[in-house]
Amino acid sequence: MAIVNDITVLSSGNKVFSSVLSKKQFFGVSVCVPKIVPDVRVRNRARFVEVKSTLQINLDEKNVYSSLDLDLDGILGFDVVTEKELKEKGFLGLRKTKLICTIGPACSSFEDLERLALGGMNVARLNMCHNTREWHRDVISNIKKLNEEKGFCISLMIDTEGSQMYMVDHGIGSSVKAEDGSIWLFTTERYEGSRPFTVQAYYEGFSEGINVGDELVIDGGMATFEVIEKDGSDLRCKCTDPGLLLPSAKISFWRNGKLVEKNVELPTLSTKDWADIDFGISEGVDFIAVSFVNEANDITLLKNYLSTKSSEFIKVLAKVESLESLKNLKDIVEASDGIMVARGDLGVQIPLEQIPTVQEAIVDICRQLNKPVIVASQLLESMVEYPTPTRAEVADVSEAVRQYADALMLSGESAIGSFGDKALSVLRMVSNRLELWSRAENKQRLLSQCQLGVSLPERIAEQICNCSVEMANNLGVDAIFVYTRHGNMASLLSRNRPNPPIFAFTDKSCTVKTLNLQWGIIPLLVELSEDMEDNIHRTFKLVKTSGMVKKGDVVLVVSDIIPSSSIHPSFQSIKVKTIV
Ligand SMILES: Nc1ncnc2c1ncn2[C@@H]1O[C@H](COP(=O)(O)OP(=O)(O)O)[C@@H](O)[C@H]1O
Ligand SMILES: C=C(OP(=O)(O)O)C(=O)O
Ligand SMILES: [K+]
Ligand SMILES: [Mg+2]
Repeated sequence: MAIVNDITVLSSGNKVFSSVLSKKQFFGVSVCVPKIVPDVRVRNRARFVEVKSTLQINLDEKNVYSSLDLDLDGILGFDVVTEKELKEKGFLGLRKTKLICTIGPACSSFEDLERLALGGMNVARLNMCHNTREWHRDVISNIKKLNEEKGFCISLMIDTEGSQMYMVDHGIGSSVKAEDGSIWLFTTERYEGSRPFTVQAYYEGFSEGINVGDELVIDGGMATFEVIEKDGSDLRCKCTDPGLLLPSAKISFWRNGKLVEKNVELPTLSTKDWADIDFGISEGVDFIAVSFVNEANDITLLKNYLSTKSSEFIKVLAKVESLESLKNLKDIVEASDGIMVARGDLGVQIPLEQIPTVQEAIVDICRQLNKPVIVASQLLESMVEYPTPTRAEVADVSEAVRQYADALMLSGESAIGSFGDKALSVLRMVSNRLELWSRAENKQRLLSQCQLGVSLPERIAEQICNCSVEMANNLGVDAIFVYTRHGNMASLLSRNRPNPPIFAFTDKSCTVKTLNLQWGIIPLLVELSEDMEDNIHRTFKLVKTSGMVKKGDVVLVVSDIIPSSSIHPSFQSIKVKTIV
C-alpha cells in the first residue's frame, strides 16, 4: 500500500473531491496525488482516509489523473506528534505525562507556537493577568490554525487573574534592594513615578486587620519587614530580613508564625475575571483555570454559569494556591474538573518547606478522586535565563512525574524566556526517562484506589477499569483501547496509571480536548455507532491501515458506550485481541 505524504495541492476545479472531503470536516484541505497509484492511502492532516469508492480526480496543474477509493467512515483523528512518537518509540515509549506551556511574548507567533507544538505541548495556557484580550485572541487563532491546518491537537486554557494582594510598583520598573533596618512606607496612595522607600500596594484593604508587630513578607521570603506603625490605611515597616523588591511582588502578612489570611476577603472571581470568562466562552477554550479558589462554591458558581451559557463542556480547574484552599481541598477537588498545584502563590501562603509534601498529597488525592492534576510554577525557573536547567530543577520535575501528576506546566520559561523550546524538551525527556524507570520498578505494583461509584453501573465501570489495568500490566499488552463518549471510562483507566498507553476513541471533539490533559491518554476522534462490535471492527481496521498496530500486537479493549436504543445491549466489557 502506498502512502502519499506531504499532500499540498488540489486543483480548484475538483469540486467532487473537495465537497466529499468537506462533508467530513476537511475544510480547506488540499490534496495532490503525485502519480497514479492503484491502492492509495491518503495521509491528510495526519488523519488516515481509507480508500474505497471511486472518484475521478483531475489535477490541472500537474495534469495528473488518478482514481481514488475513499471510505469516508474511515477517518482516524491522530495528531502528528503522537503519530511521530509512536513510529519512533513504539507503544511503550509514548510519553504519559502531559505538558502545558504558558504563552507569552517570547512564544506567541505562529512559528514559535508550531515549535512548541512539535515539542509536545498538549495544552496552551493563557494567563489573563497579562496582555490584552486582542493579544490572547490572536494566540488562540494561531493555535486553532495549527490544529486545523497542521494536524496538531492542542487544547486551550485560560487562567483568571483573580484578586490578590501585591505591590503595584516601587516606580522604577526593576528590582530595588531593601537593606536591613531600612524604613519603608507601604501605601494605597496612587502616584506616578518613584518615591524613595515607598511601595504602592494594589489592594485598598491590604492593611485592614493588620497590627503593629505583624510581619510583612515579600514573595514568600524574598524580604521581610516588621510593621512598626499604622497611619490610616498605610503601613510603616522596618526591614528585618533584607532582600529584593521586584515589580508586582506579592505581599503576605504573618503573626506568631501563622499566615494572616487576607485572601478570603477578596472575591475569587472579579468583574474582570467574569469578562475574561465570557471571552473564553466566545473563543471556545477547553479549560478555565480559576485563580485563588477558596472553597468548592467558587467552582460550582462558575460551572453553573457555564451551563446557563450551554458551555458545560468547558472544564473548570481549581488553582490551589491559598491556605484556605488547602483547608477545603477535598470539597474543591470533588467540585472541580481538575486541579492546578500553583506553587508560585502557594509558596507565599505556606512555608516553602511544606510545598513538596503538600504537592504530593494534592497529586494523590486528585488521582484517587479521578481528577487531572497539574504541577505548576518554577519547574525550570533558571531556564528563563539559561539554556540548561539546574540539577535540582531536573530532580523537581522527576519528582512530579514520579508522583504521577497528569501534567507539568511551564510559566515564564516559555512565556518570556529565551529557551522555551529547550525547557519543553527538558520536561519531555525527563518525563520519558522517569516513566520508563517507574514502569520497570513498579511492574507488579497496583496503586491503591478508593471506590468512587455509588450506583451499580458506576461501580461496574470502575471495577472494569481497575481490573483492566491489572490485566493489561500482567499480560504485558501493547495498548489499551477504550471507547468512550464523555471520557469517563478513559479517565478511570488513567487513574490506575497503566503501563501501556490508553487510546481513547470518542466521537466528541470536546472529549478529545479534555482528555488531552490526562495521564497516558491518547484521544482519537472517530465516528462511533451504538453497535459496539461494529465500532471495534471499524477502528481495528483503521488502526491497521494507519500502521499504528502491527501483526502480533496485543490490545486490551474496554468499552462503556451505553446505547440509547434497546437494539444493542449495554456494552461494558473487557476483551483482549491479538492483531492478525
Ligand atoms: N500574555 C502575556 N503577555 C506578557 N507577558 C506574559 C504573558 N503571560 C505571561 N507573561 C510573563 O511571564 C511571566 C510568567 O508567567 P506566569 O507565571 O503565568 O505569571 P505570573 O508571574 O504573573 O504569575 C509573567 O510574570 C509575565 O511577565
Ligand atoms: C500558576 C500560578 O498562578 P499565576 O501564575 O497565575 O500566579 C502560581 O501561582 O503558581
Ligand atoms: K493567573
Ligand atoms: Mg498564582
